Amino acid sequence: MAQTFTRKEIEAHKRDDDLWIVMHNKVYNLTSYLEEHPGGKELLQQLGGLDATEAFEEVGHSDEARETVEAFLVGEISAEDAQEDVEIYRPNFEVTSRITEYGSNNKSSSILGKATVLAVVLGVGASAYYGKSSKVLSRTSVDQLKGLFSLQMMTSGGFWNGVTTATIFNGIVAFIGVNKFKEHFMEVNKVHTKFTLHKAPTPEVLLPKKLLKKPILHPQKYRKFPLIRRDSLSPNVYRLVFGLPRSTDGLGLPTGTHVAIRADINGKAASRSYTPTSNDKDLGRIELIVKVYPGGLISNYLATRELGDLVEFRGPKGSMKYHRDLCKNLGMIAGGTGITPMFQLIRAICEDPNDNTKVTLLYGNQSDADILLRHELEGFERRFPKKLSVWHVLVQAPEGWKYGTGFVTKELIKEKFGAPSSDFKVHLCGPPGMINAMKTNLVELGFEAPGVVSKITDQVFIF
Ligand SMILES: Cc1cc2nc3c(=O)[nH]c(=O)nc-3n(C[C@H](O)[C@H](O)[C@H](O)COP(=O)(O)OP(=O)(O)OC[C@H]3O[C@@H](n4cnc5c(N)ncnc54)[C@H](O)[C@@H]3O)c2cc1C
Ligand code: HEM
Repeated sequence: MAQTFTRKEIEAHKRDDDLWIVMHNKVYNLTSYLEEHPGGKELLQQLGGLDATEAFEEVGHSDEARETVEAFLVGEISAEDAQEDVEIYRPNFEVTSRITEYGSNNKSSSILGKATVLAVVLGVGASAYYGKSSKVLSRTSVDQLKGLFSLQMMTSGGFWNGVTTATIFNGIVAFIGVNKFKEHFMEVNKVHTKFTLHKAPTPEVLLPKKLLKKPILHPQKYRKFPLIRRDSLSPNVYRLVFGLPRSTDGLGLPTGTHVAIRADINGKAASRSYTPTSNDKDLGRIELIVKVYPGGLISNYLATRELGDLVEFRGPKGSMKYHRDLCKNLGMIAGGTGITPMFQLIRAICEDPNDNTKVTLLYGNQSDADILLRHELEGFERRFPKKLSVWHVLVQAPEGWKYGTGFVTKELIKEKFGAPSSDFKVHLCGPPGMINAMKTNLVELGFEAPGVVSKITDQVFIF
């Protein structure tokens, strides 16, 4: 029988050399895991002696992380102190079989098979109707069809006349239609098997929403997708496009959420977050803008992938699931690649005619060459001046620079965002040093301090 503890007893274990936490009414001793935790030791330190269930779940840990947890189990919370377990929404997209079938035509054949059966069934159904109502059609056209297929023998009977004629007619239509689709599916497979540098990615097919397949990513399980295109945008920035199994697959990433990418590097697993610049309207692909850091593990791994190499993704991750009523004014502070989650939101806001959120973006970089998605941001600002205003800040500004220089300061935030109010939220994403400085600035200006793990309801949300 597992040892039980009261919450009071757990509270005593909050030192670095003796750190326990509670999750789902179970007690874990994380002392030996502090330095190893991929999310950093600070978060665990802040939760030492406390219940970390919600924080752990908000992060969206992988299945591997959940398995690792069990290695640190020391007991359970006593019955009188046990809490009702936190309800967790975990979408379960069971689509793995499709993903393993890259380059195989089996899937298309099976779809073609199904389509043919469907066409025949529809044909017979329609014919039954037609058989009854053939009188409605002009006698001449029916006769012409009969003549055309030499069906004199078969067509000598009311209902069956119609059934036979229309089945053949529908069969021909279905055959042509199915072969058109066949071309399309073959094209998709071709894209996944034959990788040509800078070749256009998976062809896009816009289908009615109800025909779109379930999202292809899984929130806990990593799934592999091939690199199908790589563009070098500047010496250390790449646009990478990964192909989904079919051109009709949607990523299923709610606006505001991101993916995790994992790789085994020198025998150790590492994972990092990335916010695709593509969204659910861009079917069949995942597009990332990745900045390569000197010595950076995953960014260098990504930049050195060859076309066709498989990379592991999971998602959606993160508690920001944007909706247009989130707030009236959104202040964004981004540093470097921290622009990607902001860009995802900006794009969604600008492309939604019913979203009137006003976004003020403060975007910090070293030099103007480091500004990511500049062209796209300027385009949105020009087309939607009421929705978006961007203020760049550069450490090394070029001659004649019309925006700010140095760092994003408290004074600049005050000038651009104004006083905090209940309909004003702030989103932050950037290097840890910048985030910490911004947290301090915002709190000093009267904004609410962000929690250990950000929630969508927070006034200051950190990606
Ligand atoms: C929500 C979210 C979305 C993001 N979206 C994107 C995106 O779309 N595109 C993108 O490019 N990035 C994005 N990022 C950043 C991304 O997750 C990674 O942090 C980034 O790619 C760097 O990872 P890395 O493994 O290459 O570097 P790391 O190995 O984590 O290193 C980062 C930097 O620290 C330095 N460093 C590493 N170890 C040490 C050490 N021991 N001492 C001193 N310095 C060290 C490295 O040289 C490097 O410069 C996002 C981050 C978040 C949180
Ligand atoms: C025994 C407890 C824990 C284990 C074994 C664990 C394990 C892991 C692992 C393996 C990762 C890498 C990403 C993944 O695979 O999900 C990770 C990331 C992370 N963890 Fe934990 N974790 C634990 C507890 C917590 C708690 C209590 C928090 C509270 C906030 C936390 C916050 C994070 C964060 C913020 C990340 C980085 C998220 C990312 O960008 O992927 N972890 N953790």
